[in-house]
Amino acid sequence: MSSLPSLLLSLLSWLPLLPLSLSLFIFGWRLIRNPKTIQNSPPGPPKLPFIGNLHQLIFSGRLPHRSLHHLSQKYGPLVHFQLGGVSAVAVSSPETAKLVLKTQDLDFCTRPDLVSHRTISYNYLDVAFAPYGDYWRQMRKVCSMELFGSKRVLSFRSIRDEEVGKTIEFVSNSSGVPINLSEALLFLTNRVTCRVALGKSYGLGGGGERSRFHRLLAETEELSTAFFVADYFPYLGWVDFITGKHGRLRKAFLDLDAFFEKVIDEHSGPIRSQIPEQEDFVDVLIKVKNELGLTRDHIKAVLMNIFFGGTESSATVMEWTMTELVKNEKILARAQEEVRRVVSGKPKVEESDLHHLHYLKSVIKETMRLHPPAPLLVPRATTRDCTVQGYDVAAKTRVFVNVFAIGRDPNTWDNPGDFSPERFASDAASDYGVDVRGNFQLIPFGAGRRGCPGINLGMVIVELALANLLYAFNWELPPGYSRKLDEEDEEAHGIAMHRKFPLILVPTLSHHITTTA
Ligand code: HEM
Repeated sequence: MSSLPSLLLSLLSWLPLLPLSLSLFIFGWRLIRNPKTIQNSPPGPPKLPFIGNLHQLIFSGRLPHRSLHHLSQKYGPLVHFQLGGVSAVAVSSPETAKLVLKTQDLDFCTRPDLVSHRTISYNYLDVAFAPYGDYWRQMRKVCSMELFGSKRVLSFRSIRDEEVGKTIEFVSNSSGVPINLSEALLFLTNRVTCRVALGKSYGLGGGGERSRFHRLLAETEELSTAFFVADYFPYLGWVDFITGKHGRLRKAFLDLDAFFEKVIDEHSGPIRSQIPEQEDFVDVLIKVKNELGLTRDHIKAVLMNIFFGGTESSATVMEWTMTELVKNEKILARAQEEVRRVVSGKPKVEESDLHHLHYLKSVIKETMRLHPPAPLLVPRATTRDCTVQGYDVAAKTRVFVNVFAIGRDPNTWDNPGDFSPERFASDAASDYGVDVRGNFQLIPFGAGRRGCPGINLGMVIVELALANLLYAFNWELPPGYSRKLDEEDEEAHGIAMHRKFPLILVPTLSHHITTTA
C-alpha cells in the first residue's frame, strides 16, 4: 500500500494534464449538450474524430487554397469541412460566390474571432477584422470617406512619384547585374504606405536596409498568420500560452504599439498642417477622433489594417506580374511596346499616362486571376443560420471564398492555366472594381459590404511602378534560371500569397532611355 505522501506526489504529477482533461471534458460536454448537427449540410470530405479535416487543410503540406481547390473538384462549388471544433465552408465557383458576396451578403459579412486578429486589432477596434454591426459600419464609413476616397488618393500623387523615382534610380544603379526585385518592390510599397499613413518614411532606402519598424512589422505579420490552437479548438487556448506562441505575438504587437504611440505623439502637437492635401492618415484620424469619440487605440487599430492590408498585397501583385512577364517573352515585349509608344520621349511614366495603358491593365488582371494576393479573401463568417443553393449553413460557420479556384475554373475560363492577357481585351478599360468582369469571375478584392476599400490606393502604385519598370528597363532571368517556373513550388504562405523565393532579375537600362538621357 502506498503511503500518503507518495499518493499525493503521484496525484501532483498528473496536475499538468488537468487543463487538458478539463478542456476535453468541456469540449465533449458541449458536443453532447449542443448536438446542433446540420441535417442538410453541403457535401464534403469525411471527417476524422476531434480534428475533422485539419490534416487535409492545415497540416497537408499544401497551401490551403490549393487543398480546397482540390476538394472542390471532387465535392462541388460549396464544400463543407471541419477544422477541429469549427465548422467551415469553401466557395469555389463564380455563381456561388455571387450568392455569398452579393445576393446573401448579409448572411456572410462578419469575420471569425481569431487570436491574431483579436490581438492586432486592439480587440476589434479596427475595420478589417471587426464583427459586422454598427461599430464596423461607422469605421468603414470613416475609412471610405476620409482615407481612401479619390481626392485623398490623388493628394498622395507626388509621394508615389518620388518613391517610384527612387526605385527606378536603385534599379538603374544595378543595370546589368541581378537584383532582388521582390525586396525592392516591398520596400517601395512600405515607403509609400509609411509616408501616406505616418507622414515620413522610417528608414528604408531605395534598395534599402530594414529599419527596426520594418523588422517589427515583418515579425508581427509572420506571427499573425501562424497556427493558433485556440482558433480551431476554442477550449484548448491555453496550449498557445504554454507553447509561448501567444506571448511572442503579444510581445511583437506591443513593440509595434509603442512605435505607433510615438508616431501619434509626434502628430499631436499644434496642428501640423491646415492644408487637407498635405495631411497624412494619422492627421486625418486625429482630426475625426474627437468628433466620433475615438481613442488612440482606434487610430492604432486602423493603422495596423493599413500596414497589413496595403503593403504586401500591392507588392505581391507586382512581383507576380514581373514573374509572368519574364516567363512570357512575347507578352513582355507587347507590354513594353505599349508603354514606350504611349509615353514616348518623356523621361518617365506619369500617373496621367496610366489610363492609356490598356494592355498593361489586362496583364495585371490576368496576373491577379492566376495569383490573387488573398487567395481565400479575408476569412468571413456567417452572421446567422442560412440556406445556400439548397444547403443549410449554421451561424458562425467560417467561410472561405476561394478566388484562386474561381480564377482557374474551366467552366469560366478557356485554357485556365495559360497566361493570356488578351482574354481581357474587351474589359481592358474597366477598372479593377470589386467585380472586374461582372458575374464574380474575377474578384481579387472580394465584393459586397466587406469588399476591399483600398483598391484605388493599392492599384495606382502597382500600375505606376510596373509601367516605369517596363519603360526604363529590359528584363531577363539571370543565366541558369529556368524560364518555366513551377508555380506551386513558388507560392508562400503569408498575409499575401507572395513568392516563396524572391524574384531575382537582371535589368538593363533600355536603349531608348540611354539615348534620350
Ligand atoms: C493589390 C492590393 C490589394 C488587394 C489585392 C486587396 C485585397 C483585399 C481583400 C481580398 C479583402 C477582403 C475582401 C472581402 O472580404 O470581401 C480586403 C479587405 C480590406 N482591404 Fe484590401 N487589398 C489591397 C489593397 C489595400 C490597401 C492599399 C488598403 C489600405 C491602405 C486596403 C485595406 C483593406 C481593408 C481596410 C479591408 C477590410 C474591409 C472590411 O472588412 O470592411 N487594401 N482587401
